Amino acid sequence: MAAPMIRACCSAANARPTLPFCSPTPPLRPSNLLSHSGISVNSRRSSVSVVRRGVGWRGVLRGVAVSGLGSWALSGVGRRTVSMASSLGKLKREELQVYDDAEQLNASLAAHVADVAKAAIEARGLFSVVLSGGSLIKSLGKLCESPYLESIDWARWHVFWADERVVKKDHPDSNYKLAWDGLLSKVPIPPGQLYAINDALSTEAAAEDYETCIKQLTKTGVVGTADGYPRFDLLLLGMGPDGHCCSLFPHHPLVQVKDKWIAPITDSPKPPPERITFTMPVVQAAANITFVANGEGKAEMLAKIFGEELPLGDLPSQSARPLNGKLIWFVDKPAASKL
Ligand SMILES: O=C1O[C@H](COP(=O)(O)O)[C@@H](O)[C@H](O)[C@H]1O
Repeated sequence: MAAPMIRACCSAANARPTLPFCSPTPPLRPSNLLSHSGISVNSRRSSVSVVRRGVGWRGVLRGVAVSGLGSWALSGVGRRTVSMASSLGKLKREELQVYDDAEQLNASLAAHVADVAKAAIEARGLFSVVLSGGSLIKSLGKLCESPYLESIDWARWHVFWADERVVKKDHPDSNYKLAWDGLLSKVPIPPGQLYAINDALSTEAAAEDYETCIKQLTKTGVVGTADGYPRFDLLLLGMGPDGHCCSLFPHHPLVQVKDKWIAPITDSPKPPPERITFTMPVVQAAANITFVANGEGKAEMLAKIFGEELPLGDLPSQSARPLNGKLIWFVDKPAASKL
């Protein structure tokens, strides 16, 4: 389905915009979508068996990765987080799940996302989830299939973007379009709960506008807060072969920014150059961060990320972890081949 037309979004100049912000007009829905009936997610059994089929680093996570999820998924809600840690220590191998192939990885990822969503909805009545662009969206494809299509409480999802290219929403480079085509057009999330950027603005203004939008949503409780930053229930991140995540690139000064939630970037090393991105403290304030990395092209970088801790800024994907929450890396065997 084509991306829907977008109505005008709030702008930073309009200090008190009406909710919802930055969201598309109601798109046409596929007629075969099952309406959600409030059935609780029943993914625990399937997710555990899927994890068992995965390689699981040193077997640590086999069969246990998902079972305790409800208790930790929102473990830090309302608690203090530090604004940006200077030293985080080495990433732990138990934060890594290795799967034989994409099929198994995607199955386990869908179960994981469904469980985090369920825990968030039980705790807060809604689920704030943040998407990235790139290969991640394809990996989330099983969420549009049975049993998740029917069992997930999609009406309670609120969807954001960790980074976005400043292009029109129907442009092939748009992360919104990628997510719409691959996931969002196939599930019944209310259109007013998809918080896309205002693509009519300049890069600078779009970043400000998105920050204003999120600030307003922290006031209404759609997004939590922690120590002056928004605290999303789940960030779903990809990693570029250069180690970037969101649009935070290695050695770029933007990685050090602390006084903004959303930052503009006009010289992205990866095209297109004009983007907006979550800043690192916002990433680190999340309750859950789930990375997905597939393929041999990510192998060298993954080995670095799970190697010695590097200074903040050298490898954003290494620093992108919750200071008070849960990190999991879902990777396939080729990506893990140099670990
Ligand atoms: O440019 C971007 O790239 C990263 C990584 O993409 P991948 O295709 O290598 O997985 C993505 O996470 C980010 O959102 C996107 O803007």
